[in-house]
Amino acid sequence: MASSISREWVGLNTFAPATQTKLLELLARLKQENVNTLTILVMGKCGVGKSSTVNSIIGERVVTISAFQSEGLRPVLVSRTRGGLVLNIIDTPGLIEGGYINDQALEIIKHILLNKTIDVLLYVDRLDTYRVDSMDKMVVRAITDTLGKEIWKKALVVLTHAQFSPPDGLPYDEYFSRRSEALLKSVHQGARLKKDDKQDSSIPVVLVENSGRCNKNENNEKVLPNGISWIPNLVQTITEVALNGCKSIHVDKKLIEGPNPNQTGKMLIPLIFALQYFLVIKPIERAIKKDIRRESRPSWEKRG
Ligand SMILES: Nc1nc2c(ncn2[C@@H]2O[C@H](COP(=O)(O)OP(=O)(O)OP(=O)(O)O)[C@@H](O)[C@H]2O)c(=O)[nH]1
Repeated sequence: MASSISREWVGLNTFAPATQTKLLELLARLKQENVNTLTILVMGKCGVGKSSTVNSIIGERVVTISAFQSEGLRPVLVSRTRGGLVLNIIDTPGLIEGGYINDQALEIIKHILLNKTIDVLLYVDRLDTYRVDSMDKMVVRAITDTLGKEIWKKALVVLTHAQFSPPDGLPYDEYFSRRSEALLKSVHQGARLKKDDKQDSSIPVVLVENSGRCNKNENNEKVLPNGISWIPNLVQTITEVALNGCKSIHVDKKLIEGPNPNQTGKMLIPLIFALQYFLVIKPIERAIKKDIRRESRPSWEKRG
């Protein structure tokens, strides 16, 4: 993985002063709650704006972005320090390739995440996509199979391309809520969350506009069509998820490999032998003994 030693988070100084103030307050809140390291994992389909979102949060162009299919499968770890807090962001390659889950990318991601603790998952998709389809569920399932269902208690959905005009004259907030609802439904289905899981993990949805042409308010902060200053809003939601009381996800071998099928097989061997003994060998033995007893009787006795 391309990684960098934790550097001072200077990119924060590039934000509008009002945004900086809000971000520093949020960092202070995390520190107050004894959070010294915050590790954010960024996942989603290809080309949805994962790397751009990482760059937007850091305030530097730390990850290469491309309008076309990305060439590498490398996850990238970006690490920055500010006010005694280390912020790690792990950007991952897109999980769908030609309509299928990219198993190679998934294996590389698993390898990279081993022994790391994920505090927050950003599940990235686009606001300006009207439909959810089976691919959405496939990606969510792949994430769930890799990191376990509990990861969704530490997740938020990020919708990029948020400076977008909804079709058919739909009001922005109504379109946003419909898109969120549809996507969350497919997350719940893909992750096979049960009713209780759903109540425990109401996944927040946050809007992001990574374009350099994002509108700004009178304080020079980047704002969405609904007037929300999105960078502090995103970091605030990340902070809330980090502090939501649910356990961060420690990625160990057991978690990513799942139950060892060979081990399960080994445990079944004595049971199979026992069943074979009582259901097959014993009845055969009994039948043979019976035959022998019958054969050893005199022929006049057998006829009778
Ligand atoms: N207008 C607009 N364009 C965006 C936004 N986010 C990303 N893009 C563009 O979408 C394209 C893909 O962005 P990336 O950040 O590389 O997407 P990705 O999900 O990291 O892509 P992969 O690594 O290939 O999976 C680039 O051309 C970005 O400039 C956004 O919020 N608004």
